[in-house]
Amino acid sequence: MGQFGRQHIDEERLQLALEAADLDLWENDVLTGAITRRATRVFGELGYSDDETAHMIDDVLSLIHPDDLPLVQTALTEHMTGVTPHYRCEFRLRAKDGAWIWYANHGKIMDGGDGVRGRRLIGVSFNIDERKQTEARANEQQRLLAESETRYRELLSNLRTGIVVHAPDTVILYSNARANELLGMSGSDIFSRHADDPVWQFVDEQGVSLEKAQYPVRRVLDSGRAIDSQVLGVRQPGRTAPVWLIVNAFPELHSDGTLKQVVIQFDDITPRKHAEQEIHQLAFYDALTGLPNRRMLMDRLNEALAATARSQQYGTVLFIDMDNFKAINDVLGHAVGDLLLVEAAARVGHCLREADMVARLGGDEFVVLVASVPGDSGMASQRIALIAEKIRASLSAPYHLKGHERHSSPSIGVAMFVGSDQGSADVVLRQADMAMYRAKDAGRNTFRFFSAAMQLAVESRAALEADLRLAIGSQQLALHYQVQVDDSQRPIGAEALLRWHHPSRGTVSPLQFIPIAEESSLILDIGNWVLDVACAQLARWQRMPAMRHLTLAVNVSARQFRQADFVDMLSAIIARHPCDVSRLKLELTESMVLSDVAEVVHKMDSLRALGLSLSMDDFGTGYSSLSYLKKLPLAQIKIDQSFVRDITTDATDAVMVKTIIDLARNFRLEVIAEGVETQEQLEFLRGHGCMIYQGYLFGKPVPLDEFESRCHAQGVPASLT
Ligand SMILES: Nc1nc2c(ncn2[C@@H]2O[C@@H]3COP(=O)(O)O[C@H]4[C@@H](O)[C@H](n5cnc6c(=O)[nH]c(N)nc65)O[C@@H]4COP(=O)(O)O[C@H]3[C@H]2O)c(=O)[nH]1
Repeated sequence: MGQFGRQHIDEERLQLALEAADLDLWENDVLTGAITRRATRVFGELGYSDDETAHMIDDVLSLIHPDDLPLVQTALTEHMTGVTPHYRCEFRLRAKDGAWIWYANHGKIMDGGDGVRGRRLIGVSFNIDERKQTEARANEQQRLLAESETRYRELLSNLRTGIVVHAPDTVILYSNARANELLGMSGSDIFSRHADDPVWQFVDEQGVSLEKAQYPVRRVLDSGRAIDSQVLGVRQPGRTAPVWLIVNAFPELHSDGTLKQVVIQFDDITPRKHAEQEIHQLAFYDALTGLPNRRMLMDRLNEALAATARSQQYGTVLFIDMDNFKAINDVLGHAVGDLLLVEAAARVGHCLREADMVARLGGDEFVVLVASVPGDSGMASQRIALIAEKIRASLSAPYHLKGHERHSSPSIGVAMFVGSDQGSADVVLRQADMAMYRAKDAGRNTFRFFSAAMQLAVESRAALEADLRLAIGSQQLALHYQVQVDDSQRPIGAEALLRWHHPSRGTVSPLQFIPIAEESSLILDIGNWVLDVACAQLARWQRMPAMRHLTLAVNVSARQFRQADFVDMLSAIIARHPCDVSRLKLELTESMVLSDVAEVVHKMDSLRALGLSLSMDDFGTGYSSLSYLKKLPLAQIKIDQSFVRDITTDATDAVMVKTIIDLARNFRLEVIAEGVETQEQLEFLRGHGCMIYQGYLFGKPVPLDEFESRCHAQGVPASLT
């Protein structure tokens, strides 16, 4: 075998070795630039035929990906200029179908041998496409991972919740922007803080620092269990704020069983606390006075009931109602009324100890709760009487409102309780309310203690009201007639007076049931019924010669008169019972004209327009004032029987009656005296110019038939025949 043969065998071996290693050998004459050996396998892989390869061999650079070409050139230059010991390069080659496939070239410059002059670059190429694809996928995953981490970091740093990640027992690893903001520290100040040097200091509600072992983070570290809590009073640098805090132990553990991380989420809940306080304020406090409201009172009263049941000490409720508050409000306006209430609230507060409570129920009603009064019932009630008197005196002192001195006073009802006795808070409050009404009945500006008798009175009043409701429309009501006479004692009219004949109660006095009817609005039905019967009666008398001259006076209650449709209702009754309306006289009371005189006068004018006349009943007992007497379209005033009663024995009453008679004369009003029982009274009245009378001296109120037969017997007054 010659040298050529030897070379041939070596070449074959080399080829086999290259194939086994998936390598392709190439060779380049550096001096001439000619390619002396082709990497034929590479071109075959790329899909080019030998022929095509032969043609493009000198133009192989055109197959390299333009992005990779500079790398290849640099690698070649660096090696050939001796910068690198080897030529190494990775690049993409264009396959015949246009795809790019990755290859690696490793080569080295060798000295020429065997007569070959100069140097040659010899190297191998091999396919690295698969590795490159794998790397590309890994890079993509890396990129996605980095992106996702950036996203999560952004998310965390934009969260409006503070996040701190703590490595247990070592250092803080991370805090987001909100955490830094809430803690008032920079991220780098927080970062690497140790668990024993916490960023928080926890304090109790009194502001006293807690032991470190009680810190939420420490508790989680010790127990490995999460905490979700609303912590009050966390002291951050410079301030104490309520904080909501969730501390979570990460589920993963180190191989030694210790926790890996603790994540703390927190937020400052000061705004929420403020909102809660506001809601609490609205729900439990009165907006005007700032006092607790009924709801809060009832809560505290229930607590007090339970406490007194245990301690067997007395508790007390004082129900306060401001006298004449409505009049102040109506006359001076709500602004002044409000000022008075605020002032009253403050005054009550000054009369109490810190443990006591004053609430506003609404309107002009206040309730004081004294939760515990030491001593037996006698001693306790003495103490309470002192408190009640103090409140009364304080509330009746003059009020200086908007530069004016105003006056008011309280009526106070007191109910004492020992838990188990009375049961519910409602009952106690009702009892105090009842006692307050007693204080009002007793003349106002005073206080009354609730008693069992009071309860009984209230219950019997309620029973009477229920019976009265049934009485209407069940023939139990009737009208009696009391004669009114002239100077010659002949009947000139009558007053219709209501009678209630109850099947078991017997005859109930109007003095007893009219006030109840007025409070419960039953008076509206009753009053309409009375007017209806009275008008029917007048219509009947019209047809009776001995009766047709009589006037008929009917009492109208304030509530009835105030009804918006009172005039319409009366005119409908008159239309139902055509009669001489001039014979109908409505008796009004002074209390009706106390408020809104203009409207009252308007209504009275409308009534007069129906043809009837108006009389002022019980004149002199109310707030008689010349100014209103002048304005009202009255035909008559009636001297109240309380003045007539002592007319001959009491100089004041005598003067009063004389004055009323003079007044009536001056105003050209008819005057009638009621309650005339004796001849002396009659003489006095006649002597001073009162010529019309009503009273037992002439006849008591009697049923219709009796009244009519008396009138028939007495005949018609001479003046009317
Ligand atoms: N001691 C004494 N009393 C005398 C004498 N003359 C009359 N009386 C009584 O005095 C009251 C006069 O009626 P009033 O002042 O309108 O007072 C009435 C009136 O305010 C009210 N009332 C009666 N009927 C009605 C009614 O139909 N509607 C309304 N709203 N109130 C009525 O009830 C009050 C009481 O009525 P009565 O018990 O019938 O009482 C009547 C009458 O019986 C007397 O010489 N001596």
